[in-house]
Amino acid sequence: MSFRISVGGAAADAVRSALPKLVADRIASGITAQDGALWGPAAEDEASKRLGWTEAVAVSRPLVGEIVALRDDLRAAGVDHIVLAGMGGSSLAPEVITRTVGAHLTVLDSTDPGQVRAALADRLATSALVVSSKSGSTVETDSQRRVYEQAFRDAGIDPVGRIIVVTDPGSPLDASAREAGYRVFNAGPNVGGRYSALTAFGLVPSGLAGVDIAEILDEAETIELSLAVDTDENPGLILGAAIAATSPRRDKLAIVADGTHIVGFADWAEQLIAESTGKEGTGILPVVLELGAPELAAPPADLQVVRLVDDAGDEVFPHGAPDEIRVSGTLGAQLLVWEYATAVAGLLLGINPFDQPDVESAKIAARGLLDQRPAPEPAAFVSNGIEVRGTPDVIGASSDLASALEVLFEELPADGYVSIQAYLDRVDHPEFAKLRDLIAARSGRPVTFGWGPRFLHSTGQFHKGGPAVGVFLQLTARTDEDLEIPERPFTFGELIAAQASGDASVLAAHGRPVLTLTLTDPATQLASIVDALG
Ligand SMILES: O=P(O)(O)OC[C@H]1O[C@H](O)[C@H](O)[C@@H](O)[C@@H]1O
Repeated sequence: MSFRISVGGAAADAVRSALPKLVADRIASGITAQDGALWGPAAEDEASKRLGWTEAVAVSRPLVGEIVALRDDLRAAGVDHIVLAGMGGSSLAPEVITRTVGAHLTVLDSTDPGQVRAALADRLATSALVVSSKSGSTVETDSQRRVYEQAFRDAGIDPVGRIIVVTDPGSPLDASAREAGYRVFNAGPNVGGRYSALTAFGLVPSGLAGVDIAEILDEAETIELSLAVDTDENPGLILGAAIAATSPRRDKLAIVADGTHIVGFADWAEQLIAESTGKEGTGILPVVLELGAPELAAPPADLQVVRLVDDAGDEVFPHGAPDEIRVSGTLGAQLLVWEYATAVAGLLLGINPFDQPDVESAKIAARGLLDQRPAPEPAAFVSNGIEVRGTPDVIGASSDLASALEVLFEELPADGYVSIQAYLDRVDHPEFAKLRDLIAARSGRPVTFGWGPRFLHSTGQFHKGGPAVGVFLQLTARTDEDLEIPERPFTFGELIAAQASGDASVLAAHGRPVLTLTLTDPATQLASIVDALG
């Protein structure tokens, strides 16, 4: 079986209550027929243009041969390393696909100068860069492309043979890439970024990195029919109801890898669910957890747990099932089932799951800072070399790092969450992720951890558009070694700093508590933060 699901407890009640109407209203066949009216009149225009993912398997088939041929050409030219420049929906699917099969792909979804510099220094002479952007105007991706073009030229390598572009037809990148002579793959504009896993966006980088992409499409194809039919066995309807129809609603969804062969699926699902549902003051907050996370020992009442297991069994409502959702299956099937389930969840929540109205606000704030270059706001205080800033509610009452953290957690409402946002080099400093479990144990509430600016294209929409119950801990770094962005008036260091403070200002404008810790030596200062947590 390519996909299995079992549900117990509140999720089982949710499925029993919501499923009959979803079947009677022919939601599954409606989604498959790309009926944009399903989400109501306000969403109809956008939804009608964003349902192309339901036919992605068939549309993408002809790409397989082209991608394999290009891979062979690149290998023949000595290329043995694929780097992907792309954000959010344009990088998370290739990341999970390549990690799952063990193919090597460097995912450069960062503007951290150290991380970009390290990628450039890694086998440049035998690297090819895939530049993936639907809109063709994402500043991170554009900056990464510029710096690679320059590096190739400086190394005497013609970028034309080493840069491959994936973009929507007619985007600014489509035009400039064709003019530059790059190999361009277009994907259908009727698929939004976060639903693009089975289009050129998921397939080109993965296929070039060596994945058998025909197999991923085969896996998805085996579940297509089950997803399209209006029956009470439809896994997309069951999963959508299980995550969105609990009563009272469990609006936080812990996603835990617990025996699955799929590596990193939760990060992909996080952006799909958070950006699709977190708007108009509602939404489902994905919380990516590892086994052993404090939240799993005694899940809070508003946290629904879904486990990605090896085999979820062949009964949807197994007798005596724990109060959880369990899913198993092939990667291709999982990708398509979760896309359907998210569209169904959007319907149950009464929102448009195809727009991202609050992502733009952080981009505008960052752009404003880069244009105006205001003098940096002085730190409220410095603790062990860590500069501490924050919203007045957090900073006004604190005098040291420990009290600032304490005040931040005191601001947590009973149904709140903590968001840790680490604008750091995630390759060099993966150890910062351990703060998640520590803060979950300390705060007693669900905690999300995101690397900046990557999370801005994932949970960033939820932070601003979802329920206003988050408190935010930003970690930034002061860099000594910056990196120019060719023909841009700002550097990578200035860009990442503007992205962090731009997002902080938007969160503050939404009335959310923000604590920003600027590290001058990340390698040693993590210990000070851990100490301050007590
Ligand atoms: O593919 P791009 O146009 O560069 O967009 C990359 C990402 O940007 C924004 O954050 C969107 O909200 C995401 O859905 C998208 O995946």
